[in-house]
Amino acid sequence: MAHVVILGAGIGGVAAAIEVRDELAKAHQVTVVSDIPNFQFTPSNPWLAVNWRKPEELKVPLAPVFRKKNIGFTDVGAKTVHPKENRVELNNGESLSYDYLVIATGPKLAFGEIPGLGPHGGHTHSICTLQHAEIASTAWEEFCKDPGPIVIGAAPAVSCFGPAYEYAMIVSTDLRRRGIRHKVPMTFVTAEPYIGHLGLGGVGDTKGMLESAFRDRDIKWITNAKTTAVEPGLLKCDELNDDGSLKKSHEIPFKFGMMMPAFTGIDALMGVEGLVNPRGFVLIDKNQRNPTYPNVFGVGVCVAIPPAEPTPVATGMPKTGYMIESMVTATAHNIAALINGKEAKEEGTWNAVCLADFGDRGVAFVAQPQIPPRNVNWSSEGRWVHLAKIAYEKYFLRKVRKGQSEPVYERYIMKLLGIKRLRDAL
Ligand SMILES: Cc1cc2nc3c(=O)[nH]c(=O)nc-3n(C[C@H](O)[C@H](O)[C@H](O)COP(=O)(O)OP(=O)(O)OC[C@H]3O[C@@H](n4cnc5c(N)ncnc54)[C@H](O)[C@@H]3O)c2cc1C
Repeated sequence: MAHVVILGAGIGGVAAAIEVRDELAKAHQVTVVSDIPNFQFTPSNPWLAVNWRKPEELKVPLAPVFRKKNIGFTDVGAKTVHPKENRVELNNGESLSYDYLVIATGPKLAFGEIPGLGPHGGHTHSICTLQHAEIASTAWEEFCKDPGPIVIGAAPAVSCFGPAYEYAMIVSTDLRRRGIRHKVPMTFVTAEPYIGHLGLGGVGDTKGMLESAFRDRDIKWITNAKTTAVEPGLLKCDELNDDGSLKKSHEIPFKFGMMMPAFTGIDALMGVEGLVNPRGFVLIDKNQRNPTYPNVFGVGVCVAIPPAEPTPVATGMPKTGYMIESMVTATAHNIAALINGKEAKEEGTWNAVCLADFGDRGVAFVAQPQIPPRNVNWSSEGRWVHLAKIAYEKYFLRKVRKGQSEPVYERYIMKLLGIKRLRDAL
């Protein structure tokens, strides 16, 4: 009998637990270790931060879901991973031994890399976790009573740019609906070399589309921006030239700010030799396995992926839903194969597929593969993206509540995008 332990219960971890369980015979044991009792649907955080959602709508208590599926569950959290001993040390002092470990712990948010960044002791908000978005939502109501300038964007070494764009557009839409958009100068400050780069070298015409969306919404921007410090009501950044030299230093006053931070791996992984890179991201091969410890797999934001291309200010490559889903399916099949005495041959499809919501419309893009030149390089804009994103949220949360292993992107979103691409081509 084998014991598979899944670390983390976010988009990757919950899907991995259910898919691994469905792949294995009953005699094998599956246990999930999280540090919180709920699944939280991160992609809806930008809506929560402007009070278009309530926190309870985006959470699913996991104990009953996993009980029904015969999956063990603890929310005490992992303190350290000991891959040489096939053991996870938990925060309560106990240890869990495993035959196979799937690491799906997402990111640690590296606010500390820039003085004054972030919601804990800093001066900018965050939408990266449900709790941060909840704090931002309270501050948002206060801000709207007495509005002023807004700064939104992405710090150096960020890999997750999509939510910064979404949040800027959603904030603009919300302000318009409240009739106070004219009182709010907005600036988007990003490490990307151009608007729409997204850590991917752009996809199709994301540059043109997102610049045009910013122009339509009167949002100014600064690219190649190295944010250096945030003081109360003031963001400091150096704008670089393409050769990396200083173009201009800016001091941007703001009354409400949200900056995406860089990510690292979580503390429980940091410094574990052979398992992670210097920033704590899990090293994996094409089959999602760690080369030093081949019974350890990594899925989701916690895995190490090189940047798409060098940029004047460091940027990372995003890891989004479709890619995570395909990493999970490959991992589940490979673990089942190994347990059944076969080879682990399955590979994830590292493609970027994204629905970026603007609150009323949105931009969708498909990059296959992630690094250019690509076989598919497609982007499209319209109201249908906003509706597709709502459907994705409802469908994903329902899938988690029911403990289903159905891959949402593979079954639905890729088909929807396929139809749209065909229509665009006609
Ligand atoms: C605001 C935002 C919006 C996004 N929107 C989209 C989108 O619309 N579409 C898209 O495709 N992608 C989106 N992404 C990117 C990506 O899909 C998400 O970040 C996704 O949540 C990543 O899934 P994950 O499982 O890798 O990590 P997470 O969902 O972050 O899950 C990690 C889990 O590990 C747990 N954990 C952490 N430390 C420990 C520990 N020590 N012990 C045990 N458990 C631990 C955490 O509590 C968490 O539950 C978005 C990202 C952000 C930040």
